[in-house]
Formats: sequence, C-alpha cells, structure tokens
Amino acid sequence: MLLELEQLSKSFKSGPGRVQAVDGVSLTVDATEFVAIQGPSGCGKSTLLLMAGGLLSPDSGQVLVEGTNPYRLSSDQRARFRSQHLGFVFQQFHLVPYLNVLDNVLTPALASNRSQARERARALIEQFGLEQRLHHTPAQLSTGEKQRVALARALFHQPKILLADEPTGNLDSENSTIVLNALSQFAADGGCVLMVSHDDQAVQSAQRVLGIRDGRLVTPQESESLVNS
Ligand SMILES: Nc1ncnc2c1ncn2[C@@H]1O[C@H](COP(=O)(O)OP(=O)(O)OP(=O)(O)O)[C@@H](O)[C@H]1O
Repeated sequence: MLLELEQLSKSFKSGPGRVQAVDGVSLTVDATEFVAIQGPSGCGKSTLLLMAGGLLSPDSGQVLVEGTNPYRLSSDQRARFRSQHLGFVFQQFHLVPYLNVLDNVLTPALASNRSQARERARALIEQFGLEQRLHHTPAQLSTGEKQRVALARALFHQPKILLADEPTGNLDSENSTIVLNALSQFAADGGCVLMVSHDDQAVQSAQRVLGIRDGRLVTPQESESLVNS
C-alpha cells in the first residue's frame, strides 16, 4: 500500500473552543489508484491532505507513506523524505516568484547532479508544453502555465504519491483537462493520486470518489443524501 491513513484526527483552537477539522479518517490508496475526496468549504479537506503529506502532525492516528510514518522522523529527515516520496500540487501553485520556469522545476533538486537535474527538468517542462517559457518568471505566465510548472516540479523526483489540493481550482477547462489527464496518467503509470476538491468536474477523473462532511469520510450516496436533505 502506498499511502495509509489510520484514524486521523485534528482539531484547532477556535475562539474559546475548538473546531474538529478531521475526525477519525481512515483511508488507503494503492499503486495505480486515483482517489478524490469531495466536500464543501471548511469540511476538512486541506487539513486531511496536509496530514497525509507529512506537513501537519495529527492529534491522533497514523500516516504511513510507503510504510514510513513521516512524523516519527526528525523535521530535517521529514523534509527530505517528503521531497523524495511525495509530490504536491496546490490551487495556489506556490512557485518561487523570482525564479524562472527552469529553476522553479529544479528547486527540489538541491544537491543532485546539476546537469542530470537540468536534463530531467527540461524533459518535464517539454512534457507540459512549456519549452517556450523556460526563462520566464511566474509573473509572465498564464494561470494554467503556472499550474503546469507546479506539476512538473511535483514530478521532479519521480515520487510514487501525488497529493493535490484543488489543483484545477483556478484553471479554465482546457488547462483543467491537461492537469487532470496528467494526474490520471501518473496513476496509470503505477503511482497513486489523492486529490481533494469541491469541484464535480475534477472528481469525475478519479476512479474512486469519497465525500467528506464535518471532517468525516462519507460514501458518495451518503454525501448526496446530505446535499439533498
Ligand atoms: N490553522 C488553523 N487554525 C484554526 N482553524 C483551522 C486551521 N486550519 C483549518 N481550520 C479550520 O478547520 C476546518 C477545516 O478546514 P480545512 O481548511 O481543512 O477545510 P477545507 O475543506 O479544505 O476548506 P476549503 O475548501 O475552504 O479550503 C475549518 O473550520 C477551518 O476554519
């Protein structure tokens, strides 16, 4: 199993009380699977994805990424582990504004062999149709191009797991299709994708769709009856 989430819970302080953002979520995602979790704003999607990605420690429960619990590692080890085992795609791209496309894709390379790394980055940039944009900075790119750069960067280390948070949230339908096809292809090639989104169109690309309400996973049938009630 590539990704295992066991009974994850997380709450945050909110005014005088606490909000239970994620409440006992268990989920496994295996190689070749593209799983989407769909739910309205504030139901815990981002919190769940951050915990799955080793970016936010759960209050209770366990995350296993290819059999390793990232929260048992030191923070330096965890950062290295994340960059080698996980790719992240966010709605807000998180590109480095003063670096050009090539250098943004190269940011995960750190100390790896420079010429090999550049070759890999160029191949990914070409794969996403950005070869004419190599030396542009993010401000000179369209929204869809920025997300394609973010995807190329996420794939740089050839992770087996991609985590995507509303990856099409800011995109037109043509760029949404490019991004969703890339996620599907990634899974078909033996990786796995866990995507959270509120968007009906985006989740249709996934093979398995789960709902989330008030921090708890629900089946698509349950989520439909909640919407209609
Ligand atoms: N760092 C935080 N501090 C306090 N409360 C938080 C924090 N992060 C999330 N929350 C709260 O936890 C709940 C779940 O938030 P989360 O961002 O996971 O939901 P979401 O489904 O991703 O929402 P959206 O679709 O709007 O991004 C919300 O009530 C939110 O206000």
